[in-house]
Amino acid sequence: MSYIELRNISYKYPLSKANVLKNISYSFEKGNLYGIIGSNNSGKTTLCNLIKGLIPEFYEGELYGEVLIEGKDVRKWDSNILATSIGYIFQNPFSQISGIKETVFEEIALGLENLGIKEDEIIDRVIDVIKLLNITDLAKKNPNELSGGQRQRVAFASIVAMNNDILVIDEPTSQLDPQGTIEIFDIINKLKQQGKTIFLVEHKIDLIAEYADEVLVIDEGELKHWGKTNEILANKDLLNRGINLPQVALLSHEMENINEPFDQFAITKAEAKKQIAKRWG
Ligand SMILES: Nc1ncnc2c1ncn2[C@@H]1O[C@H](COP(=O)(O)OP(=O)(O)OP(=O)(O)O)[C@@H](O)[C@H]1O
Repeated sequence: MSYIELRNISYKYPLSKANVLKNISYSFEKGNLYGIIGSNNSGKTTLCNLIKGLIPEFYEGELYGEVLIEGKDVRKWDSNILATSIGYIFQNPFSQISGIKETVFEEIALGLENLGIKEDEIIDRVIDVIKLLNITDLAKKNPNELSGGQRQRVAFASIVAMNNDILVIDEPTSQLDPQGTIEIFDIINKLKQQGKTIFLVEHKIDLIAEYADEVLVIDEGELKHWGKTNEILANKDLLNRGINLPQVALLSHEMENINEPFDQFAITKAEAKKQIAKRWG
């Protein structure tokens, strides 16, 4: 049995004219990181809403097919259990901060308070998360006075504190500079190492190449390519769908064009370095 399974999913928002997701089926294994890519408006966020259970619960509309978690339809899961199993980090960190707490520490504790966890345990968990995410310097600050990048890290901390098994992360770096982006991917990597199952929407394709185990390519609501990251991100068809290939994959194709292909097609810097060292010592 798959950990999470989409079976023949089609979905239309209440106000949309046509289906936004079209006949999508896929099986997801526990502990993997799935990169979800596609051009704008292709349906990536809608797919996240579906996995999170916000569809049909929150958005309503017409849903066909099934979303199964551990073999059970999400519509049959208790919504409280679902909420504690799946964490959702939104595209916009500003919509993730409650605005009602005076310090970052209290903000991170908020979700745990809502779960009715004892105060001592809350304090321990918040301290652990603050250390893990390296944000001790932010703990006493007012969340409303943080920069976009700082808010994004606090949004992550709030979700990490909840210790959800499944994380849906929608374009976490859209507001961040290169350093902030590295910091967020460092956190995502830590979560991956903890065995979380992660769904990640991200336009920065070099990062998907680096971190994803498998990739799903969505185009106009259809699942067009899927599978192992190094196979999918080597495919030049993605360029016709408005998706860039990783820089290293483009280099690997160039090497083929000049009849000097790498022994093994590379999509990450580490793989390219290995191939280059092998050839030129
Ligand atoms: N609440 C809604 N009601 C009606 N239509 C919606 C709603 N949310 C999204 N849509 C439509 O569904 C389609 C897919 O949107 P979605 O946000 O899932 O795409 P996306 O791939 O995440 O886009 P982006 O990369 O720009 O964030 C779009 O045509 C969008 O206009």
